[in-house]
Amino acid sequence: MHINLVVRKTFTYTERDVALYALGVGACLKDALDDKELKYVYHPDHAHQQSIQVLPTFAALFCHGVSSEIGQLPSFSYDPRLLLHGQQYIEIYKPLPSSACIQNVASISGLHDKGKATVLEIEILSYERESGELICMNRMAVFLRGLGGFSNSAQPYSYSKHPVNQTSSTRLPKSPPFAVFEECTQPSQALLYRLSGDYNPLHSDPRIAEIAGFSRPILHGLCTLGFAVRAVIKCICGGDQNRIKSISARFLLHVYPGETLITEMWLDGQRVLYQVKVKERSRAVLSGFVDLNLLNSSL
Ligand SMILES: CCC/C=C/C(=O)SCCNC(=O)CCNC(=O)[C@H](O)C(C)(C)COP(=O)([O-])OP(=O)([O-])OC[C@H]1O[C@@H](n2cnc3c(N)ncnc32)[C@H](O)[C@@H]1OP(=O)([O-])[O-]
Repeated sequence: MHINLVVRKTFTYTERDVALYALGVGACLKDALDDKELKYVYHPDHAHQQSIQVLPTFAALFCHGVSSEIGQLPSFSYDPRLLLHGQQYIEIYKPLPSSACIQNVASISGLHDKGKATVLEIEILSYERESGELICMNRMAVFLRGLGGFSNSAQPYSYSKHPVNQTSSTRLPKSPPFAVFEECTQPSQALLYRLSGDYNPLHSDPRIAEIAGFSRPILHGLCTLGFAVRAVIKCICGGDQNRIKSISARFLLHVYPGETLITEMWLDGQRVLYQVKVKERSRAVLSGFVDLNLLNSSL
């Protein structure tokens, strides 16, 4: 069965949004002089048309607005306070410009009855409006707690129009990681990250967080992902963000702002397998893989 539903929406951003996002995912958090990260928040030569660089995970912001419009349709009525971000898959086709007007085209790419929950997958194709060029693709899986059990439990409903290996959970090697990067998030991290466009009160309002089952507001999944991919860029890509070709992530457990993230990375050819753990609770919170462009790629 194909669920034929398409939402189109434009997203315009400037260098200020790019810098604010970078700060939200921890760029220069440890060191404001970091020469591998300052380029995401500042460029000395702005007057000469030079511009700041864009983290590849900025592409995930193109989902804002489009996904909530799809999720608000009557056939998917659910309690938005119980929604959790389950997975994210991003393909980058060219380096993201430092400012642009993006035309997003979103459609439902998967729907799965998990009994206690429904997993809704939304695919967003993003075109640069001026050139018409496709610059990236996002596929997000939203875990709708309390909305499952709508199909025969002996044969639960499951529809997907993409290969499952792009988003399923990642099997990590038993060997010690190739690289490990540790970084502490700030207690105000979610309050800063939300200014990039995800204003869900789960991340800022203690009362809503409690209704959702958490002792306090939790960090946006995409913020944790931003920290993880920055770790890969720093430790594996020598600081070159344009080596990131695609990113796959599964959110395993919530993160509280202020917790310490430990990103472990393993190399498998052009693929980096990674896992993020919260140091204070010794729990894995995120895992997935990042595929890299070859060093001599034309990017
Ligand atoms: C969206 C925009 C708004 C943003 C909000 C945020 O940032 S929120 C902050 C960021 N997000 C977070 O903090 C969320 C962190 N993650 C969690 O809290 C938990 O992983 C969970 C509640 C999502 C699921 O836990 P659980 O114990 O209830 O689940 P289980 O292990 O019993 O499996 C049941 C079935 O579901 C499958 N499945 C499992 N996990 C996922 C997944 N992630 N994804 C997709 N599917 C998943 C699993 O394969 C199984 O299917 P199968 O194999 O039977 O066909």
